[in-house]
Amino acid sequence: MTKARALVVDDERDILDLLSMTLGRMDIQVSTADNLTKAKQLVETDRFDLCLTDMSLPDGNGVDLIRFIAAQRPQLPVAMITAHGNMESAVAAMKAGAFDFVAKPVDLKQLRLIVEAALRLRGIAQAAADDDLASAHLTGTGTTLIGASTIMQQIRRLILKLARNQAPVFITGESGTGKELAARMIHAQGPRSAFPFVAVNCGAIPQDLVESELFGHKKGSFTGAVSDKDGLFQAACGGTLFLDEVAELPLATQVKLLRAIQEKTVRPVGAQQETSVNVRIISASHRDLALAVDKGTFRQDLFYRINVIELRMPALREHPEDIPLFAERILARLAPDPDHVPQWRLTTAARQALMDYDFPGNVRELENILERATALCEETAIGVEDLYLPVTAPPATSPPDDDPQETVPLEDYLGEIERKVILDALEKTHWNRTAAAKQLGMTLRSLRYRLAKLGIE
Ligand SMILES: Nc1ncnc2c1ncn2[C@@H]1O[C@H](COP(=O)(O)OP(=O)(O)OP(=O)(O)O)[C@@H](O)[C@H]1O
Repeated sequence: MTKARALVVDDERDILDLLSMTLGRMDIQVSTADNLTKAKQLVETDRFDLCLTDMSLPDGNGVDLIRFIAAQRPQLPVAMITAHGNMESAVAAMKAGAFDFVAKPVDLKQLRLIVEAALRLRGIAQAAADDDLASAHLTGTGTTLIGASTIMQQIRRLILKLARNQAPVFITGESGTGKELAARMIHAQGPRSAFPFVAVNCGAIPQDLVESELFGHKKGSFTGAVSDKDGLFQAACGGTLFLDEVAELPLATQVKLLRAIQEKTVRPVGAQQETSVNVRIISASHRDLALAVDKGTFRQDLFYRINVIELRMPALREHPEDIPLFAERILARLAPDPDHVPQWRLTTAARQALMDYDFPGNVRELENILERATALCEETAIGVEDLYLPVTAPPATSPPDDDPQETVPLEDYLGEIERKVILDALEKTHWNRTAAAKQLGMTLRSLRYRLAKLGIE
């Protein structure tokens, strides 16, 4: 590959010299500009692999340059140099399309990491675009969001864009819509792909251990801390930390997370010193985070930082045209010998029934329904009766946020419906299982399986 080229834009001579020297030592050829007009001219006439720009320039500001580059040279990554503590301009830069930001005084170690990440983008775009074409069809590897609908194609295109910059992304969507898969794709298609992707479900960590899990701890900092331990931030070093169900973080931890994002440093529990961390944050929640802010359970400043770019994953019922493709792909995965023709296939009626169903549990529910169908079905053709779609569809929206008593996991909800229908049939047939199975339109074997699963004697 030819020598990389960078454009550095700043009106302070000392900073231009420092940055040019640092990049020069990394074997990068540097051009400089001390105002916006000159920078725009160079962007138009020359080819660069990276641009570093200051926020305030004598004849405009860095965000103007970022917008100009986004329009003229969308493949060119730009990093913004911001005044210390001015997160507003960092957020504005990211929203305008900046790849990353670095605060003054410039930490050269951090700068080098950013430059290396930007240079890794060379060549990534084409590979990812090729992959996108494949994703619309059946060749996905299980780490790619498939779907040929317009909405899924738009999402894959957006993911490709998000992969190219470092802005925090907040992924919303109902349970089972592919939020984690989307986060993995953003990581895999970006310059951090050679580094770890670490996923954590914030709601699953006991409250008193959250800080130690995220930021690590020093030996003896609390009972049970028998040795120094790295946290997930350190484990994700250079890569991406996916904070799933971020709305569940306790308020005290939210303050520390805010600091980790703003300052790019963390302080392990019991430590005196902060350590710098280079991690991209992607977070997700099925809850309405703005509502959590209104209720005071989520900090507004943190909401603003993690939500620089929002990616909304659509519910499956919003793109039912993808259901046959998803089903085909899932059945192929479930087939005993995936190298041969899939063993299972849906009848036309079953395919239609799936397309008419609401899927409150989205793609994950489709996976469960098909897995159950292949376990119970006695033929290779899966019919409507093998799907056991709930008679009464549960409400199409997410469970209410405010009352935890009302938030019932989907599996329990479906289990309750199933239990009621089966018990009704058994009562009507005086607990004659063969007759009940007949009335329910299932085989005796299927009924036995379900009775055992539901714990009905
Ligand atoms: N577009 C898609 N293409 C292929 N698989 C998908 C797609 N959407 C979801 N899936 C699959 O559905 C399942 C659920 O996806 P995932 O765990 O990413 O959802 P989620 O939104 O993070 O769920 P939760 O909020 O419950 O954690 C996974 O097995 C995932 O591979």
